[in-house]
Amino acid sequence: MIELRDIVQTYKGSSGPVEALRGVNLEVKQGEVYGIIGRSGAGKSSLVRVINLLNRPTSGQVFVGGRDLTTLDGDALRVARRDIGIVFQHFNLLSSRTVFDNVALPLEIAGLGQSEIQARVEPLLELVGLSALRDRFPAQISGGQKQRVGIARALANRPKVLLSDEATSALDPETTRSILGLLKQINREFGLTIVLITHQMQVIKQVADRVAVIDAGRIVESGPVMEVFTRPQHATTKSLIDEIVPQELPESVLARIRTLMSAGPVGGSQLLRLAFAGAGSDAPLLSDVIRRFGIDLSILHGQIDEIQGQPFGTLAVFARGAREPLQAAVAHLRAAGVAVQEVIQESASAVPAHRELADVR
Ligand SMILES: Nc1ncnc2c1ncn2[C@@H]1O[C@H](COP(=O)(O)OP(=O)(O)OP(=O)(O)O)[C@@H](O)[C@H]1O
Repeated sequence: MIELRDIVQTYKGSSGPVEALRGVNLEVKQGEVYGIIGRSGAGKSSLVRVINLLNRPTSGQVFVGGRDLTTLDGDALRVARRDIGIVFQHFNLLSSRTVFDNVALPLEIAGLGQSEIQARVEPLLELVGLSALRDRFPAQISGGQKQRVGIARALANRPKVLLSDEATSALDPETTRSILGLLKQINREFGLTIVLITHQMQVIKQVADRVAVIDAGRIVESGPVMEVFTRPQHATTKSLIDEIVPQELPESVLARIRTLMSAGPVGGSQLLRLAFAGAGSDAPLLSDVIRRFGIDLSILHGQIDEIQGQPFGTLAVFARGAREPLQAAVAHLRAAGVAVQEVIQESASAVPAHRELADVR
């Protein structure tokens, strides 16, 4: 549905050219929710503005629905842009217009008659849950309600693609959840392709099917959300995931490892970091390996979260037993789809420093 080919965006900065996008290639499929995440200054806004050609890229091509937008200008570009709705962080509502009239605005611009506008706007207000507030002005509604107006307005021209540029960044966590729930509902009900730009992994976690991580103007990692969350490769991805599933072991846990180690070696002992993903994490895997291989497992630390209804999480486990059954247990866990990282502990003094443990994946 969307394809970006070799997009370069260079701005004229006060102290020389600024390369905001350095050769971005991206493909968003019809009907998916595609998240683009990055830190401040990574190039997210530049990227989203390129998709609807609010910014013309310095070089590269932008295909939306099979058409290269960079070949269009004037009226042809304006008409093509109607296929691309956009929702902004600060809502961008007109304060002098009511909720109804804000949603109606793009339809007025497109030249629709009053009765047609009425017929389009009312179901949209119903969809976003604002029918009762149709005559209020932006100053008389909450931030979450303003964003609902923004979403209804973005859908008014029945776009094929919806871009969300940090749409929830100005909202509290609960309102964020409800707005993301609404976007997901729209995606499911209408099969609308959604591209979400965000700096929050929570947003990606809750609604995206696939994710691309942007860093210094380049896509450094991309893939299905579950895959990227469980096997992040790039340092930026790791640190962004760290915000929702902390990777560091607390000092109290490290102290417990030292105590366990000082009890003296019984065969082999290992600190394992297990990353679970998907339906398999419901299975009684740990009790199964304990029974099957006759080893001891102590859960030291863990966090199980959920990505789109699927369990996802990590456990730090201290494993003790004879060396061979331990290795067999690790192999068994891996065969069951658990990503296992091992840190072999020879003695208490070998307990790695805090940060090193955090990097174990
Ligand atoms: N009009 C401009 N002129 C010059 N430099 C710009 C311009 N717009 C953006 N930049 C620079 O391009 C780089 C990418 O900016 P961009 O706004 O795309 O990043 P971002 O990821 O959206 O950041 P944020 O989350 O802080 O909005 C930054 O270094 C920024 O300073």
